[in-house]
Amino acid sequence: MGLVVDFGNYILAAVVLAVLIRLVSGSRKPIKRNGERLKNPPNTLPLVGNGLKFLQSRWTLLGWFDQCQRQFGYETVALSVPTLPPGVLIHSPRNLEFVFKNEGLFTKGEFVKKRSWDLFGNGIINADGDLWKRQRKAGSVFLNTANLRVLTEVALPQYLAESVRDLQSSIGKGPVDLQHVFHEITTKLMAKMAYNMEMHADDDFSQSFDFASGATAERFQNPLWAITELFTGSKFRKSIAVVKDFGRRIVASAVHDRSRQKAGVESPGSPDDDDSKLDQISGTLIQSLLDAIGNEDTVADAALTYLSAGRDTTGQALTWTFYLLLQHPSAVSEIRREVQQLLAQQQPPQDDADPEHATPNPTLFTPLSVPYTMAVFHETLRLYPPIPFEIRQCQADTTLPDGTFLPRHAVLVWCLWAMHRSRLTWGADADAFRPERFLEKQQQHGGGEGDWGAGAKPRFVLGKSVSEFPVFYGGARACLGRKMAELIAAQVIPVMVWLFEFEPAFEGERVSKTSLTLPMEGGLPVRVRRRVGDVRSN
Ligand code: HEM
Repeated sequence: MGLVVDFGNYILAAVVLAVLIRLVSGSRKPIKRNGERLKNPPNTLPLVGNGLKFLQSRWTLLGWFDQCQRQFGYETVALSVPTLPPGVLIHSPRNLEFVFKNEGLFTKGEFVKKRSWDLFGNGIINADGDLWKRQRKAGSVFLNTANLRVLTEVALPQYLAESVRDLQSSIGKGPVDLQHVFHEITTKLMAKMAYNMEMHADDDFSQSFDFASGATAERFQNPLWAITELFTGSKFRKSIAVVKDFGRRIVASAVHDRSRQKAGVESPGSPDDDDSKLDQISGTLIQSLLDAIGNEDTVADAALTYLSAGRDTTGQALTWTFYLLLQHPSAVSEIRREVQQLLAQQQPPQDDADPEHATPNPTLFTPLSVPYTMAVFHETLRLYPPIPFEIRQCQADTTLPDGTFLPRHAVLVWCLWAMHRSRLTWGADADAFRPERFLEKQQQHGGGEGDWGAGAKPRFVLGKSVSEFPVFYGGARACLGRKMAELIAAQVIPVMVWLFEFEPAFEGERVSKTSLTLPMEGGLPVRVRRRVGDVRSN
């Protein structure tokens, strides 16, 4: 809630100013569908529209969006905030599919760019046209199959093993923040592979980025942010300075690496050993960005944007996964059963090893080999989407498939948090954690046991279109890192669940703090125990 609460002193002034602006600017034409005015969402007020609602904490706002989808189903409703262009809130997958197919018509526009400019500048999230294309191409080079193999065979096992060692040494001591553990893994991975740098989750940069992301997200909730930041923005400005400085350091380090390579300074070691394999691909992203974009400031923006896209989303998705696993012990048992079956197939038990406690080889776990784990991960992404809202702005007059006419500059919002809870799309149990919705039975001879019954092995199936389950976005700008995120989840979840028992060291519900993504406020404090007992009985 952070700054949103601090804004309290300014709310009254903001409302008065908003009313004045509304009076001075006169009434705008309402958005219509087939000639009829759109309905207003709950709590819409005269003059200020939904402006006050948007000043509330992000968690309250997510609940309100959910209430809207419950009340209106797939119907498009009006959103109005003084001083802003007219807006709509869409719920229907058909409308969203239209948006994904018409990328040029629905861009981030001035509305988004103005607010996220300080943090992302010309980074891929803000870029359009040729600059976007070049950054996307550089990202595709970074995320190619060979690099992803080094990710799963070398880098991730190494960083995962370091975190496992840290967790083992925390046993019997105080609580550990699992959110920090997962951010440490994704931070090290992205820093090394993308930029050939060492970074950690609690670096100054990471903390400043976290703060700046929260303050940037607040700009989307507070229509008078440009004024309120004159009074409350000093920490934000300092954070941005730290972030930008770090961006310049990433570029300087890449330029240095490049000149060393030109001078023929090779890293020692055989090209086949793990460290060399990792060194060879390290920095692929930043080097491709340098090749693709001449301007070093833009390269720095691009680098910081990729870092946020890859590191925060995946670390947070893992955190919410373990939050849900803490509440669903049967899912934990099912993951362990899946691991046990794989270990039984792949590793002949060694006499001197205790198979229940040996660290399994993480490379055994791939999205294909652990369908139940993938179902848990996607069920978490459904209930806790790392990017919970999307906003686009119309670049020309257009009509949505449901007949809603949108004038140029209209703002279009969809809330993944709410759409992922729609009973129309997901059925009556849309609110429940039920990974099985992503599994289908697959007959095979001599399959495993568990809830799937003898002879049947589950297969992970998404079963929904990207516009029904837009967690990774859709169309030409769909997430580039989906595969990377799934590969990380496929290793991290089984290894952690196999080795440890986690107990909550908190009470009540965990919520998200305001951010461009979905960080857990206060982290996920847990007590860690070494796992004991026979997996078949727990
Ligand atoms: C669970 C993890 C992830 C989720 C839920 C996720 C989700 C998304 C979403 C919703 C977008 C669209 C954002 C927007 O433009 O408003 C996006 C874009 C993007 N994601 Fe991911 N992402 C994840 C992991 C990753 C990873 C690991 C990377 C790797 C670097 C990555 C790279 C990108 C990039 C580069 C874009 C911009 C694509 C473009 O504009 O062309 N993401 N992601």
